[in-house]
Amino acid sequence: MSDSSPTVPHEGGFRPDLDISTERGGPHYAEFSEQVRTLMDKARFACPTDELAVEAIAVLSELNAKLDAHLVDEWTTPAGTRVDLPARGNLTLPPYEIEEATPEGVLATVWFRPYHLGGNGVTHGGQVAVAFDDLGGMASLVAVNGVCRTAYLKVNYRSLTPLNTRLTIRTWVERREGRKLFVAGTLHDGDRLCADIESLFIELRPGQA
Ligand SMILES: CCCCCCCCCCCCCCCC(=O)SCCNC(=O)CCNC(=O)[C@H](O)C(C)(C)COP(=O)(O)OP(=O)(O)OC[C@H]1O[C@@H](n2cnc3c(N)ncnc32)[C@H](O)[C@@H]1OP(=O)(O)O
Repeated sequence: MSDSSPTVPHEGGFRPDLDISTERGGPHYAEFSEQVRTLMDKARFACPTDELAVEAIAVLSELNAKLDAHLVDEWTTPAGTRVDLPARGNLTLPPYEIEEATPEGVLATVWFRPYHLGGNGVTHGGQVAVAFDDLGGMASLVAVNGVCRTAYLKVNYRSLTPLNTRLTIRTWVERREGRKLFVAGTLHDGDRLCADIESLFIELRPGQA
């Protein structure tokens, strides 16, 4: 569906429950996601001949037309709800695997792929921020058992973040003042600190978008 009208009842901008799944999209959805991520890696680095570009346009147009017949709304799509897949199957996020998610904080392994290139062989800073935003949001959500939105997110880039390397990312609620959750986080390559954050997440009121 191209509009945002929900087919599943929800409150405000979020689901009333998380509606997580390991089956939505079918048994090959993981491989489908992986192939799409691989396509993005190739697209980032390929310099196709014009002949190959024309061939790729034909193949991709045909595939996009087939997928058009199977679009669902954001409340129903597997992307973002498949907790068995990296980053819950959400292709717009850097892939990560959760090691631990408790009210004390989130510990995950994240890796940035070739398509997350910033420049000179390392990760784009915006991609690092995306990882922190999602996992800071998750730390807030688990701490208050409710959805929160980012009010601000300051990233301190302490050293270069490599691509294609399994990195350790931690996020936790450092302090809470009513609906305000001050969330800290770190990203490490082994012992080396790549980045850390200072952020504020606001717990949404019931029905708030
Ligand atoms: C294992 C488990 C599996 C789980 C599996 C699912 C996991 C699933 C995880 C998903 C994780 C996704 C995480 C993505 C998170 C986004 O990316 S959200 C998108 C980015 N954020 C936005 O678009 C937010 C846009 N802004 C807004 O909507 C509104 O400004 C906000 C942030 C909701 C706040 O509005 P409000 O609720 O009306 O609150 P308001 O009264 O303005 O402010 C409340 C307090 O915060 C303060 N405040 C608000 N903004 C600021 C600011 N920028 N600076 C300083 N103070 C501020 C106010 O001054 C006020 O303070 P007090 O006066 O109470 O002391």
